[in-house]
Amino acid sequence: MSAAPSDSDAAIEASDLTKVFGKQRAVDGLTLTVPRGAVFGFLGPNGSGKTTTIRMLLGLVAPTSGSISLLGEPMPSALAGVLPRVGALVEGPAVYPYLSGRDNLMRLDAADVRSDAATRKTRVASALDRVGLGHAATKKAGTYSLGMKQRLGLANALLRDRELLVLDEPTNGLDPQGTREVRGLIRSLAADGTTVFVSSHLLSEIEQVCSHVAVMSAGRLVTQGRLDELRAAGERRLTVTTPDTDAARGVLTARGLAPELLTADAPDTVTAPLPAGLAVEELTAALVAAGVRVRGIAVSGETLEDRFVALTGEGFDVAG
Ligand SMILES: Nc1ncnc2c1ncn2[C@@H]1O[C@H](COP(=O)(O)OP(=O)(O)OP(=O)(O)O)[C@@H](O)[C@H]1O
Repeated sequence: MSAAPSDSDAAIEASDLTKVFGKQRAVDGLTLTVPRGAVFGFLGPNGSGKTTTIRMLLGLVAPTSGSISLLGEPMPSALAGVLPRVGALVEGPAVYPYLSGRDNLMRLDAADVRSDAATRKTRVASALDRVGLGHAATKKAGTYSLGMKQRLGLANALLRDRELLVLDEPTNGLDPQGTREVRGLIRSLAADGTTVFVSSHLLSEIEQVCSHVAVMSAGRLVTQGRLDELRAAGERRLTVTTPDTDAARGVLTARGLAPELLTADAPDTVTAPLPAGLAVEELTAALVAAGVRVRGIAVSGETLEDRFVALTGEGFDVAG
């Protein structure tokens, strides 16, 4: 369905991208690689620079410095050739309130010189169905809820097959059901081979749908990579419940762990970060062999949220 991919494996590459507004560095030295075929979550608290980044990627605002390549082509010089291959939803679409949702899309599609007028009607109908707006196709867009307008914007991005979709907070204004539907839509687009770059301040959204993630904080990138790798990189902790805390600490220390100080509220537990490569069953056997009466032993993983909060110093909303 898509045009032949160019040589580059990356759908988006940004290098040392910076945008300064007055004295503020809205985006500061961002280097980012979005592999083709990824569902790439661009995560960060409000004001961390996500929208400014997306606007630069799409050629809507010029970077102060740095370079961008989109689908293997340098931006902004190749903008005109690349943009038709990219669908975008940025900051909610402008709609004509007195036209129906369907007529809005007909009009937007007609404004696209590359679109095929002969297939317009069917493409518009299928895009509306795809975002769950089929039933409201003939209603005036001015009467749409924020969530419906958001879906109309998504439908606009789906009027043609795209190699890359860039969605800025696509679930803004959607209720939980709408949010689930957008997640499903993103998954089905990805299954068709479309690269999806989606920003969000909601970790839960990113976590459920993305293969890769980048985290912004105050204009700077704090981490990026495969979601499963970031998850695996989280610290694991061992907790041993025993009346023989001193002996347990001795055994763990001898195995290279660094048990933490006993706390008054949990006098029977010994906790320690669990280094990679240390098997819990061996530690358990060593504890038992040393005569430690083990009542319980547990390993807990750091959640992604713990990790991202540690990286950004800010909390994320975890619920939709
Ligand atoms: N046109 C502009 N002029 C001046 N400052 C701007 C402009 N656009 C963005 N900023 C500032 O740059 C910073 C980053 O904003 P940006 O909108 O990119 O963040 P964001 O992560 O997308 O947040 P949000 O989700 O709230 O939109 C903010 O402090 C914002 O006030």
